[in-house]
Amino acid sequence: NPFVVVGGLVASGTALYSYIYHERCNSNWIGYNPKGLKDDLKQKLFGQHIAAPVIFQSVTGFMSSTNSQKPLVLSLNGVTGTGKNHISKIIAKNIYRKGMDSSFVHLLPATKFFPHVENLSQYKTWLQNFIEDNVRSCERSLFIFDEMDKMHPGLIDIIKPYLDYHDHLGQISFRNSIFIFLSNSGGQEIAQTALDFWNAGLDRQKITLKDLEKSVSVSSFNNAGGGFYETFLIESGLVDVFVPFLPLEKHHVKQCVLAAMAERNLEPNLTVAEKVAEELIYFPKHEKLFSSNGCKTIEKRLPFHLFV
Ligand SMILES: Nc1ncnc2c1ncn2[C@@H]1O[C@H](COP(=O)(O)OP(=O)(O)OP(=O)(O)O)[C@@H](O)[C@H]1O
Repeated sequence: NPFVVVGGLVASGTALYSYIYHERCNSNWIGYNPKGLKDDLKQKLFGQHIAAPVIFQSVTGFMSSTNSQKPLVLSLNGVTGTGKNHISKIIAKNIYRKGMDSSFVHLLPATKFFPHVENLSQYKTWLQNFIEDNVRSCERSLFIFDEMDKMHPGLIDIIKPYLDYHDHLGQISFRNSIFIFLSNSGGQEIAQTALDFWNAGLDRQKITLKDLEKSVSVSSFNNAGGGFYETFLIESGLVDVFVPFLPLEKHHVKQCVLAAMAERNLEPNLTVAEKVAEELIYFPKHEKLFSSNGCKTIEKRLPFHLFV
């Protein structure tokens, strides 16, 4: 029967298509490309001489280990538009073949996913099931929690057990998963340190991780009226690596504009880059040193300068 033959061919064609293109939790779809990460950090991340090596070392260490005792937990901190989401996407791209489109990568912005405090108990149940179900189906899952400083304490408490040293939690092992927390916590303090260096006539490149770790010390957060995430960050011991993001200066903004042009396959145009950078607002009020929104609004502004 020709229909059976054709039907069979279609069915096996579909199965083959699904076999080839359907993402699975295996080494065909998930791996680690250290060279890719290193190159991307070098070429696509501007003004973050501290974050770049810290991220490279921690991700490489974790991904190379065959015997990790707990998930990798990174806290990316800094003022807005300095590259925290950007770098998370770069990490995803160098681990998952489908990058952010992978079904094993989960981006959860607090205000979008958990907007109403009156729904807290539903959110808690949902989040618990979400994390467990996803790690059950793929141990090498990546969770990116955005706006951690706006996350309800009850939800942070829900995440905590998954970050700790456990053989298994309810038959599921979290030891190969990655949790990245993004927040503006400590951003102002990090910016103040960068400003202090500038005022002292010191090169920004000389700022070290140690200088910035003080930005998220207990006393600094207490003075700034730190929230639940800050306390969790300092006291829980569950965050493996604190990654500070420096505020971006005008010349970094220009680099972002040129990168955005390259992304659109346009010839780099320094005049356009300068115009876009000139338009932005800079802080502090007198020094006007750092871009208030980092490189965040560039994508939207660029078209106004391209087609004039
Ligand atoms: N340091 C950087 N190097 C290169 N590009 C950057 C950098 N910072 C920001 N960008 C560009 O600006 C866009 C917005 O930045 P991103 O979303 O990463 O900021 P963020 O730090 O996550 O901000 P927020 O705290 O508001 O979430 C990025 O998609 C990227 O194109």
